Amino acid sequence: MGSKGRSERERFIRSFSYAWDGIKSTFRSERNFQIHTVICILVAAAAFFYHITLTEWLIILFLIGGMLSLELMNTAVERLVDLVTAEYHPLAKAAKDAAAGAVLIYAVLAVIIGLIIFIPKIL
Ligand SMILES: Nc1ncnc2c1ncn2[C@@H]1O[C@H](COP(=O)(O)OP(=O)(O)OP(=O)(O)O)[C@@H](O)[C@H]1O
Repeated sequence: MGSKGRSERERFIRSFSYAWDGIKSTFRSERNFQIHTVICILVAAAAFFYHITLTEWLIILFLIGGMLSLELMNTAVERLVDLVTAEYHPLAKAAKDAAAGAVLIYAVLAVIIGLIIFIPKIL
Protein backbone atom coordinates (compact mmCIF):
# COMPACT_ATOMS: atom_id res chain seq x y z
CA MET A 1 0.00 0.00 0.00
CA GLY A 2 1.36 3.48 -0.94
CA SER A 3 1.92 6.30 1.52
CA LYS A 4 -1.29 8.00 0.28
CA GLY A 5 -3.37 4.90 1.07
CA ARG A 6 -1.72 4.59 4.48
CA SER A 7 -2.32 8.24 5.40
CA GLU A 8 -5.96 7.99 4.32
CA ARG A 9 -6.36 4.90 6.48
CA GLU A 10 -4.65 6.67 9.40
CA ARG A 11 -6.97 9.65 9.00
CA PHE A 12 -9.96 7.30 8.92
CA ILE A 13 -8.80 5.55 12.11
CA ARG A 14 -8.04 8.89 13.79
CA SER A 15 -11.55 10.16 13.03
CA PHE A 16 -12.95 7.06 14.81
CA SER A 17 -10.70 7.81 17.75
CA TYR A 18 -11.95 11.44 17.92
CA ALA A 19 -15.55 10.22 17.77
CA TRP A 20 -14.85 7.74 20.59
CA ASP A 21 -13.25 10.60 22.61
CA GLY A 22 -16.49 12.57 22.15
CA ILE A 23 -18.60 9.67 23.39
CA LYS A 24 -16.31 9.08 26.40
CA SER A 25 -16.13 12.73 27.44
CA THR A 26 -19.91 13.16 27.07
CA PHE A 27 -20.47 10.00 29.13
CA ARG A 28 -18.14 11.32 31.86
CA SER A 29 -19.65 14.82 32.03
CA GLU A 30 -23.34 14.47 31.14
CA ARG A 31 -25.70 12.93 33.70
CA ASN A 32 -28.51 12.63 31.10
CA PHE A 33 -26.25 10.70 28.73
CA GLN A 34 -25.30 8.32 31.57
CA ILE A 35 -28.98 7.80 32.45
CA HIS A 36 -29.96 7.22 28.81
CA THR A 37 -27.08 4.78 28.33
CA VAL A 38 -28.20 2.75 31.35
CA ILE A 39 -31.82 2.80 30.12
CA CYS A 40 -30.69 1.64 26.66
CA ILE A 41 -28.74 -1.27 28.20
CA LEU A 42 -31.79 -2.25 30.29
CA VAL A 43 -34.05 -2.08 27.21
CA ALA A 44 -31.61 -4.31 25.27
CA ALA A 45 -31.56 -6.76 28.21
CA ALA A 46 -35.39 -6.78 28.26
CA ALA A 47 -35.40 -7.37 24.49
CA PHE A 48 -33.23 -10.48 24.99
CA PHE A 49 -35.35 -11.62 27.92
CA TYR A 50 -38.67 -11.30 26.06
CA HIS A 51 -37.30 -12.76 22.78
CA ILE A 52 -38.57 -9.89 20.65
CA THR A 53 -38.86 -10.42 16.90
CA LEU A 54 -36.27 -9.34 14.32
CA THR A 55 -38.41 -6.37 13.26
CA GLU A 56 -38.83 -5.32 16.89
CA TRP A 57 -35.04 -5.58 17.37
CA LEU A 58 -34.51 -3.30 14.36
CA ILE A 59 -36.91 -0.74 15.84
CA ILE A 60 -35.31 -0.94 19.30
CA LEU A 61 -31.77 -0.63 17.90
CA PHE A 62 -32.88 2.34 15.78
CA LEU A 63 -34.37 4.00 18.87
CA ILE A 64 -31.29 3.32 21.01
CA GLY A 65 -28.93 4.65 18.34
CA GLY A 66 -31.13 7.70 17.74
CA MET A 67 -31.49 8.49 21.43
CA LEU A 68 -27.78 8.32 22.23
CA SER A 69 -26.84 10.19 19.04
CA LEU A 70 -29.31 12.98 19.80
CA GLU A 71 -27.95 13.26 23.35
CA LEU A 72 -24.47 13.68 21.87
CA MET A 73 -25.71 16.35 19.45
CA ASN A 74 -27.46 18.12 22.34
CA THR A 75 -24.18 18.14 24.25
CA ALA A 76 -22.40 19.49 21.16
CA VAL A 77 -24.91 22.37 20.95
CA GLU A 78 -24.54 23.12 24.69
CA ARG A 79 -20.74 23.14 24.44
CA LEU A 80 -20.76 25.37 21.36
CA VAL A 81 -23.16 27.85 22.93
CA ASP A 82 -21.04 27.96 26.11
CA LEU A 83 -17.97 28.52 23.94
CA VAL A 84 -19.60 31.41 22.10
CA THR A 85 -20.98 33.20 25.16
CA ALA A 86 -20.86 33.00 28.92
CA GLU A 87 -23.40 35.87 29.04
CA TYR A 88 -27.16 35.46 29.02
CA HIS A 89 -28.35 35.74 25.41
CA PRO A 90 -31.83 34.99 24.02
CA LEU A 91 -30.24 33.19 21.03
CA ALA A 92 -28.13 31.03 23.38
CA LYS A 93 -31.33 30.11 25.23
CA ALA A 94 -33.17 29.43 21.96
CA ALA A 95 -30.36 27.17 20.68
CA LYS A 96 -30.05 25.15 23.89
CA ASP A 97 -33.82 24.87 24.36
CA ALA A 98 -34.36 23.74 20.76
CA ALA A 99 -31.68 21.04 21.14
CA ALA A 100 -33.24 19.94 24.43
CA GLY A 101 -36.66 19.92 22.73
CA ALA A 102 -35.35 17.58 20.03
CA VAL A 103 -34.14 15.15 22.71
CA LEU A 104 -37.47 15.39 24.53
CA ILE A 105 -39.58 14.65 21.44
CA TYR A 106 -37.42 11.64 20.54
CA ALA A 107 -37.40 10.35 24.13
CA VAL A 108 -41.20 10.59 24.49
CA LEU A 109 -41.77 8.77 21.19
CA ALA A 110 -39.15 6.15 22.13
CA VAL A 111 -40.97 5.48 25.40
CA ILE A 112 -44.33 5.18 23.59
CA ILE A 113 -42.89 2.78 20.99
CA GLY A 114 -41.11 0.82 23.75
CA LEU A 115 -44.38 0.45 25.64
CA ILE A 116 -46.20 -0.69 22.47
CA ILE A 117 -43.54 -3.39 21.97
CA PHE A 118 -43.05 -4.55 25.56
CA ILE A 119 -46.44 -4.21 27.27
CA PRO A 120 -48.08 -7.10 25.35
CA LYS A 121 -45.08 -9.31 26.19
CA ILE A 122 -45.08 -8.35 29.89
CA LEU A 123 -48.85 -8.93 30.28
N1 LIG B 1 -25.91 31.67 27.73
C1 LIG B 1 -27.20 31.47 27.98
N2 LIG B 1 -28.09 32.42 27.67
C2 LIG B 1 -29.43 32.23 27.89
N3 LIG B 1 -29.96 31.14 28.42
C3 LIG B 1 -29.13 30.12 28.73
C4 LIG B 1 -27.71 30.24 28.54
N4 LIG B 1 -27.14 29.07 28.94
C5 LIG B 1 -28.15 28.31 29.36
N5 LIG B 1 -29.34 28.91 29.24
C6 LIG B 1 -30.66 28.37 29.61
O1 LIG B 1 -30.51 27.52 30.73
C7 LIG B 1 -30.90 26.20 30.39
C8 LIG B 1 -29.94 25.22 31.02
O2 LIG B 1 -28.66 25.45 30.49
P1 LIG B 1 -27.41 24.56 30.83
O3 LIG B 1 -26.24 25.07 30.08
O4 LIG B 1 -27.27 24.44 32.31
O5 LIG B 1 -27.85 23.23 30.18
P2 LIG B 1 -28.28 21.90 30.84
O6 LIG B 1 -29.43 21.40 30.03
O7 LIG B 1 -28.50 22.03 32.31
O8 LIG B 1 -27.01 21.03 30.50
P3 LIG B 1 -25.67 20.74 31.32
O9 LIG B 1 -25.96 20.97 32.78
O10 LIG B 1 -25.43 19.33 30.98
O11 LIG B 1 -24.65 21.67 30.75
C9 LIG B 1 -30.86 26.15 28.86
O12 LIG B 1 -31.74 25.19 28.33
C10 LIG B 1 -31.27 27.56 28.51
O13 LIG B 1 -32.69 27.69 28.58
